[in-house]
Amino acid sequence: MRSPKDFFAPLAVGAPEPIRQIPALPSRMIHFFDPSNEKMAAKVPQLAPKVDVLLGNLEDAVRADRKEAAREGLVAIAKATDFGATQLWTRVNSLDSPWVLDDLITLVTEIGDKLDVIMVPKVEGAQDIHYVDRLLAQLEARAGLTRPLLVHAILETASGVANVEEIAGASPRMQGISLGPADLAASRRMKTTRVGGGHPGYLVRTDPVGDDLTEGRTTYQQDLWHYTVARMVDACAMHGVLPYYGPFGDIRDVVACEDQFRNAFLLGCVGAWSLHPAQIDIAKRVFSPAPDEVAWARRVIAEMGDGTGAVMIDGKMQDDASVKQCRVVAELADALAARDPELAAAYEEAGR
Ligand SMILES: CC(=O)SCCNC(=O)CCNC(=O)[C@H](O)C(C)(C)COP(=O)(O)OP(=O)(O)OC[C@H]1O[C@@H](n2cnc3c(N)ncnc32)[C@H](O)[C@@H]1OP(=O)(O)O
Ligand SMILES: O=CC(=O)O
Ligand SMILES: [Mg+2]
Repeated sequence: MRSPKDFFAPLAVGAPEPIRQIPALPSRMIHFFDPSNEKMAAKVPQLAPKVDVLLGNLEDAVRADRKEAAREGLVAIAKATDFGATQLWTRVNSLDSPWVLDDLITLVTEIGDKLDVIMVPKVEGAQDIHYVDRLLAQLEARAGLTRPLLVHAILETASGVANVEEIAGASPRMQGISLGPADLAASRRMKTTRVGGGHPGYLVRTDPVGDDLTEGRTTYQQDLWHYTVARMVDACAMHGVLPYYGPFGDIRDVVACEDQFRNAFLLGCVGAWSLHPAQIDIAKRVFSPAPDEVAWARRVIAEMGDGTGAVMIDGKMQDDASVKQCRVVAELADALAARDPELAAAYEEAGR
């Protein structure tokens, strides 16, 4: 085992120096597209300025007989497109699949300078990240890359959840973790058949009134993903990497999608996946703090001076802890406003 002192040393001679801090770039929506699907691929240039992250997906949802076409399609798109400030990510096939080795060799060699993050599915423990870490270092060295590729793990196996803290801290390349509710449900043998979201059968019910067990008892649907998202957020925060909600498969149900995304945002996630163009604006809206919240946060920060002590603002007590929360909101708003002039104007207006 390497010494902890070597954590930030390159894993191959000639590989770029690992980074020490994950950049807090906007990543409100990670927009998935299948590079082997001509219609989707044709939309990439027009989608690029509208999303924070474009992700060329090579794994699930790409048919087995289209895997090579998807890989080649992503190489062609990456070479032909100027993505501006939008990040380009990929999701490679799982580590036990017959495609992943060629995915990694081809993508790092051909478009390693264009790619920002490699999403690794079905991660079970730190050993999976260590494998990818070393291989990427070797490939980066061979390709002469000067900037290290970052790694994003999908939390979608029961053992991945059990090991989420060690996964988050497995490498300086770890950029973030996404919840993968579909595979996770299967791995846990949950009795659902959906891609994320809730289930009407997962509920709590008010107590009976008198002897009647059926009438007048309100039920409340519960969030199947609360425990996992909260655990993932803690693991990520502990290791300085970013947490994300993953896919919401009911594309038509834009209302429940927004609810699921907002729950994740409030619990600490910075973004979610968009599987269809209809989900892009939902993620943008939800993962950008609301202008009135930003105005409030900035006001608390201003009134709290050096950030210590207690003051009353509009009847509410503020102190060292609440000003820290306000800084989280204000810093996120500043980072997003720097990229999004419309949002900057909305924040400015709300502060008047
Ligand atoms: C559990 C997991 O692993 S989730 C992650 C893996 N899954 C994915 O990546 C799914 C990605 N999305 C998709 O495959 C598709 O959006 C589907 C299958 C869900 C729906 O596709 P369609 O039935 O074609 O949707 P729809 O007819 O509404 O599409 C409208 C247009 O948007 C395009 N479009 C749909 N999804 C996308 C996308 N993700 N990116 C770009 N364009 C898209 C369609 O090609 C279509 O184009 P057209 O107007 O030129 O015909
Ligand atoms: O890959 C995502 C999932 O939900 O499974
Ligand atoms: Mg999955």
